[in-house]
Amino acid sequence: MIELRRLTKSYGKGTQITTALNELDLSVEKGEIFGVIGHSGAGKSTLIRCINLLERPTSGEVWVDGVNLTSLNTKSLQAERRKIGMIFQHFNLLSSATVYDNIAFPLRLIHTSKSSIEKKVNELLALVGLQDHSDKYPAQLSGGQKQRVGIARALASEPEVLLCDEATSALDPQTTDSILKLLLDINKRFNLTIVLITHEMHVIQSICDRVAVIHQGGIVEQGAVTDVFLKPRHTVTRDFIRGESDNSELFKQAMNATDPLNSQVLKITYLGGKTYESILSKTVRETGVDFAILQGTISTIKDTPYGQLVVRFEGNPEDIVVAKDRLIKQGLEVEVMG
Ligand SMILES: Nc1ncnc2c1ncn2[C@@H]1O[C@H](COP(=O)(O)OP(=O)(O)OP(=O)(O)O)[C@@H](O)[C@H]1O
Repeated sequence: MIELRRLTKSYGKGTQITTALNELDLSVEKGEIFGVIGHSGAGKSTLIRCINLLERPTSGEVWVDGVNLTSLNTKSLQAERRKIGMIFQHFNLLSSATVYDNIAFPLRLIHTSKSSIEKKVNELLALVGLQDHSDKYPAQLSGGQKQRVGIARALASEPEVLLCDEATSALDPQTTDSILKLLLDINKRFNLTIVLITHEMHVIQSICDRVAVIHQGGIVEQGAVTDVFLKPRHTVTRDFIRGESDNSELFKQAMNATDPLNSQVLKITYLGGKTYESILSKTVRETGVDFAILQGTISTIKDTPYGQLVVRFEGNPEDIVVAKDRLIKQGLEVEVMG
């Protein structure tokens, strides 16, 4: 659906050049929610703005729905852009227009008839839950309501793709979750392809199918969110995930208390239905090893449950090896930590 080929974007001239994106390749499938995460200055905004050519790449190609946008003249580009909606961190609504008029705006631009506009805007108001607010002005709305208007406006021209530029960064956690739920709902309902950029792992974990980690203008890691989240390889990815649950001091203390001769510390990951099975208790009973839990998490990645336990196995070294092998045979991921 979207393909970025060797995309480079530099700002400035001569000795003042900043390369925001450096020969970046990326592909997003139809109907998926694809997240791009990175620290400040990594190139996220530049990347998302290059997809609809709000920002012209210095070199490389942008393909959307089989069309090379970088090769089009202004008129053809305008037509193709209608397939790409966008929402923004600070909503970018017209402050002097009502909710209704903000949503109608893109339809008026393409000379849609008054009756079609009315039908479409009312449908969209219902979709985003703002039926009772159509005559209000942006200043009379909460942040979450403003973003709902932004979403409705972006959907007015029935796009194939929705770009979300830090769409929840200005919202509190509860409102963030309600907006993420709405994005998930419209993704399913319209098979809409969504690309979002964020610096919050929580956003990726809640709704994305796949994720790319961007660092210094390049993708350093990408894949299914379950893979990247549970088995991060790059230090930047690890930083984001650790930021979600930083209890490294507690963990260090527990590791220091570990007797290296008769114990071993393991990180055990359960995914999907395995999360709720009593695999660990059966294994320790059958092998006779004891265990202490040093850390534990149970949560979901989109709709997949997962659990992660750091445990210290204690006992006869051969029994510990058998216990570890049994966990692996039953489909758990096991990583030796010390
Ligand atoms: N218009 C511009 N002129 C010059 N340099 C720019 C411009 N826009 C971005 N940059 C530079 O390009 C790099 C990438 O910026 P970008 O805004 O894409 O990163 P980001 O990951 O979105 O950061 P943030 O999360 O802080 O918004 C940075 O070094 C930034 O200073």
